[in-house]
Amino acid sequence: MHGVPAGTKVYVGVLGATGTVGQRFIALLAGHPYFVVHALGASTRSTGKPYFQAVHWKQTDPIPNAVRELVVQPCSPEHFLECTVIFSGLDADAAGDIEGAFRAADLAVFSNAKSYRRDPHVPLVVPLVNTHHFSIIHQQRSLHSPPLKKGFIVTNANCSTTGAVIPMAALERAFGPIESAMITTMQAISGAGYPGVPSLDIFDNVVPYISGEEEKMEWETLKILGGVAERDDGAKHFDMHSRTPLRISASCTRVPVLEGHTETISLRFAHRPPPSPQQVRDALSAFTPAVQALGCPSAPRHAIHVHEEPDRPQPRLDRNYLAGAGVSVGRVRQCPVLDIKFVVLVNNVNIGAATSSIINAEMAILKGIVEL
Ligand SMILES: NC(=O)C1=CN([C@@H]2O[C@H](COP(=O)(O)OP(=O)(O)OC[C@H]3O[C@@H](n4cnc5c(N)ncnc54)[C@H](OP(=O)(O)O)[C@@H]3O)[C@@H](O)[C@H]2O)C=CC1
Ligand SMILES: N[C@@H](CC(=O)OP(=O)(O)O)C(=O)O
Repeated sequence: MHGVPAGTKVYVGVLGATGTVGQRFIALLAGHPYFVVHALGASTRSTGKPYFQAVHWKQTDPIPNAVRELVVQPCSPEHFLECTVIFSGLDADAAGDIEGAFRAADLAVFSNAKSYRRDPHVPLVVPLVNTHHFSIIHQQRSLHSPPLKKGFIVTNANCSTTGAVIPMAALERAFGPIESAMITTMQAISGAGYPGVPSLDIFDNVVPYISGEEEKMEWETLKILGGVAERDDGAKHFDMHSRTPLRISASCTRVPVLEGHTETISLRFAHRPPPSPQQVRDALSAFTPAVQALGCPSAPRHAIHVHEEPDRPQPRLDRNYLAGAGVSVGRVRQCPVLDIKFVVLVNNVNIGAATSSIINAEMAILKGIVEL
């Protein structure tokens, strides 16, 4: 493992710096022990302006002084060559080409966009679950033409996928494979970026459709909970099929909440008899991800908080649990159709987006994949 010596400063760039996720990167990085925001990128609507003029700042703390006056750059690699790490909160329409160009310029990109999540050589990493998928990065670099020394892309998952997969991974670790999952989400409006859903559509309302969301949850979960396998010739691939088959049905809705996605999850385990609700509570509470055990500075000190109160978790009360880096679970009980059901609350902008990228980058440094 490669620690970060005290006093080291690691320059980072933020793409999509003016957006919902980009702003959260800047807010979170202000207190980081070694990452220092060095360059910002956004669209032509913002470039050439000092950050404070380009952004509609919607965070509770003021814009950090060190970032306020930085001039927003076009999202092209030549403006970011001094950065060791690139965090991307780019709109998915722009992310594919831009992130690809940054990788080709041998830069390490940690993305929130969906563009590369299905790429067979790009790890889709929820840092509390599957940082072992970083093992494919060497191959991603070697298959690039010309082969890369430092560049790669790692993506986060969809924010609702992240909320579901953390307790699911904890339960698979304790009780073996999950066979089926029924998930219903109640997603905050910040998930749709800024300015997002029109107030006349969401106020006093629930919208029972978020384009592409259910398919992403159903597919991404399989990649994240699958392994990385090696063929006879040494080539690695994500293995979504040799595990016990996992069937997932997701129903996604948008609700008038600002931040924090709530999800109800019902599960059936492959092994019989299934665990009791108390065994499930204990396993969730005891879950210790590698990023926590290895001391990544942004990892939550306790990944899953299990509520005993019957009316928790709630977005307004629980979205800032451990600075939004952990998830909250409650109402763990028997399911009369499957085995177990519970409610999870995930901060969609923190562990559902910016915090995940930051922990991923911390872990990539610890593993020596990003060299300082
Ligand atoms: N919000 C959330 O909870 C989550 C979001 N994500 C994903 O993260 C990404 C960012 O989401 P979010 O912050 O909500 O989106 P926003 O719409 O709030 O922000 C988008 C950002 O992308 C920039 N941008 C747009 N088009 C271009 C372009 N052509 N070239 C360069 N920059 C461009 C915008 O710059 P400008 O201001 O100059 O237009 C802005 O900085 C998306 O891919 C989203 O799917 C993932 C998980 C959760
Ligand atoms: N679609 C999510 C946020 C998001 O942007 O997801 P993705 O990165 O998978 O497109 C939401 O609306 O809450």
